[in-house]
Amino acid sequence: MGFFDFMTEEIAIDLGTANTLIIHLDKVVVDSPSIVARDRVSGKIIAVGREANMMQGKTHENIKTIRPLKDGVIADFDASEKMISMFIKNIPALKKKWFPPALRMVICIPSGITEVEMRAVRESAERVNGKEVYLIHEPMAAAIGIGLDIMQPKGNMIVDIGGGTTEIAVIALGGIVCDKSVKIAGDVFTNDIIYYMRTQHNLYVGESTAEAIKIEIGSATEDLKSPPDDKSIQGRDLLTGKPKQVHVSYREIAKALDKSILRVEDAVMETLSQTPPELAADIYNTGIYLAGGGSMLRGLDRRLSQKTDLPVYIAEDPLRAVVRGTGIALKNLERYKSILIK
Ligand SMILES: Nc1ncnc2c1ncn2[C@@H]1O[C@H](COP(=O)(O)OP(=O)(O)OP(=O)(O)O)[C@@H](O)[C@H]1O
Repeated sequence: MGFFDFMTEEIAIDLGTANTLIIHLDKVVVDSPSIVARDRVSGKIIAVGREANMMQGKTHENIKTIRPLKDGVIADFDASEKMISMFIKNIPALKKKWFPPALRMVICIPSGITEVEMRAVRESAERVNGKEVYLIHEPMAAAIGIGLDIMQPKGNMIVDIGGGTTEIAVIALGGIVCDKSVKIAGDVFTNDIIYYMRTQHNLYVGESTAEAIKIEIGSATEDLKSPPDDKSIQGRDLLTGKPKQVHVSYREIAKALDKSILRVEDAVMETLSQTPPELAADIYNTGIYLAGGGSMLRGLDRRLSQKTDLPVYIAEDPLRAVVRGTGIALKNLERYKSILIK
């Protein structure tokens, strides 16, 4: 180990549409919504992450909250760079340093991003002192994080249901054999709930409320084995303009989400039908692995299992599977050299 190695810090980043996570020294040190709040007048970023998230839907005309990544792509380069840089600067162990340390980084990127976006991510990383920057595709990182041995000549299917995209991939011998990315994931589920409340209950609810409904009583099926209690929801009555409250059951939310879940199912079926027979035989034995926050929707695993006639497993701590895998790749650069994009 040379002197410069001693000075280098290593971090793994999962740059997600909904959440950004960072691992440093084997610990998750950042786990924050991918949101920034910007002052419209000065153009300055005034908050990122959790703090900016709390402002969402409650801003006045001088403050705007932005989600720099949308639909699994980078919608605002400048804001996403500032967000990454602020997250890194706030890592406690790095904050204490006299000067910003050189960074060796592995960054996980959605598999749908273009060459130009990839270059932008890399350049952003270099500007925050990234001296050695590797990129890794999301399904690979998810598979490693789930604990699959992706270098084996054996097929595995991963379905990562994030905020902006659902990424379905069949991986074997350290490569993605076939994949599909659809823009139906957690954000769409949330919007389905907003639409449902508006059309069925004349109730106008914001994004944060709709997301809370999804997490507390959301379901992919109308017959759950252990159903959650009904939830009371406050919002604005569309007709009278007054604040009001309604009670909603998980069955209603299942109805609201049904169309979108069907599209996820279809994408899984389509990917299965494109899988080479030898790998399909492997998947028949191993089943399908789910990761990403959206995989926690009640009954989704069972529904996918019924549709595909395959066993479906949800990753342990699905919101962190990707960053965990990115962290493992960072610690084993040599082993994962062939799948990292330099
Ligand atoms: N318990 C839950 N039930 C249903 N959905 C959930 C739950 N917890 C989180 N989510 C949803 O998961 C999504 C975020 O997942 P995740 O952090 O894996 O996405 P991401 O990696 O940021 O997005 P992408 O993969 O599209 O870049 C959000 O839409 C969130 O509402």
